[in-house]
Amino acid sequence: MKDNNSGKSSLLREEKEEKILVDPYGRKVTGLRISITDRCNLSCMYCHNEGADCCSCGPVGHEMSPELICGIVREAAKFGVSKIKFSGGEPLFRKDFEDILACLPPLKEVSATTNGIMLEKRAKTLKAAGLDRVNVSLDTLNSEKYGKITGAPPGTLEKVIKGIDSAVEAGLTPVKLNMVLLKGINDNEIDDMMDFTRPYKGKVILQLIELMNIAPELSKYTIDSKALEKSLEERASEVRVRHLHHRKKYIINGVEVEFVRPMDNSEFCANCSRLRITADGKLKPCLLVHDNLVDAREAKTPEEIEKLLRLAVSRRRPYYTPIIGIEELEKKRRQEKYIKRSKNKATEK
Ligand SMILES: Nc1nc2c(ncn2[C@@H]2O[C@H](COP(=O)(O)OP(=O)(O)OP(=O)(O)O)[C@@H](O)[C@H]2O)c(=O)[nH]1
Ligand code: SF4
Ligand code: SF4
Repeated sequence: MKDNNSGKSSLLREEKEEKILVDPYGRKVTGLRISITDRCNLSCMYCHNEGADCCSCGPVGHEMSPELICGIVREAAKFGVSKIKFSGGEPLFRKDFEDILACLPPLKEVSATTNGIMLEKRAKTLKAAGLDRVNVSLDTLNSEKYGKITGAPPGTLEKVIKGIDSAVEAGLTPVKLNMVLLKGINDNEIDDMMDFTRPYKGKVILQLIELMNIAPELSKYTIDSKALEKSLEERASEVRVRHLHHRKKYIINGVEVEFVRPMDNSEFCANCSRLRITADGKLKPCLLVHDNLVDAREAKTPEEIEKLLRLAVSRRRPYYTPIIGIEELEKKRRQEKYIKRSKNKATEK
């Protein structure tokens, strides 16, 4: 009787465990970050193309069909994936973005990251089609600097600000303003950005982003993240920690400020819960790793998609890991020696 019961409960546990995607490092995958196009109308100096390893070919208009995108999301949702982030390039280049949104299964949250240029006209239709919120890139409030950072023509910054207002009006909230910090260019504008954010009364969040050092010529723009973190902490009336990447959120004079600090940050990677999908339909286990992608374009059935999702998840590993200290290394060596000796003794017997 007892045996039967314990067998039953372990099966139930197995069933439960099968319903989630967990990588070999115990990190649950609860979100997908899907690039729906590699086209963009800006050329930001820090752009990492969502980790697409296309430096040789450049963005060439790779795009998946709405059917493939929704097929992958539907399958992933069966395994507990509940948050979808659409990105690009610039996702609003897709005229059928609303169709993509409309064919998604029920989810906890659907968001998009956009440069905001085309947002004014689309905010309402995107909301109606099922988009919950947007992140808008806004590194500076100075038109000249905006042009320098993004390569945009004069007048673009004004369009982006109109786009932010329309997103707030349409209820695509909270709108997050993505500010990539660049030493000597915009790192003195954090307070101005907080002042810009405050009147939206919680409907807009300021998201400070550490520059990803993807090219040697960018290293001179890297800010001192630890010093910034310390000063944010000192100024905050409240500090919260998000589950995703263990990102910190600071409440400063009524403004919510989130700090995205991925570089050399093992805690960030240890709490990474998203699998990426590139514009050309490849499942990408990590933003910074380019040789372990899984091609999802050939998948014809839900079973095939499931198999590929499981394969991609099995290839996930944290990019930054804690450095093992000498003492720990010594301990590990001693343990390995002990195990080897015990094994030898056992075979001698
Ligand atoms: N290394 C690394 N950087 C990331 C990751 N996710 C986001 N980032 C960085 O954060 C930037 C902004 O991300 P967004 O596209 O706005 O989305 P998000 O802030 O990650 O997501 P939400 O807070 O849920 O809206 C990206 O361009 C990256 O520079 C990640 O998983 N790994
Ligand atoms: S808007 Fe985004 S995708 Fe376009 S160039 Fe800038 S960072 Fe890259
Ligand atoms: S493992 Fe780290 S670097 Fe890779 S995607 Fe996750 S958070 Fe980014």
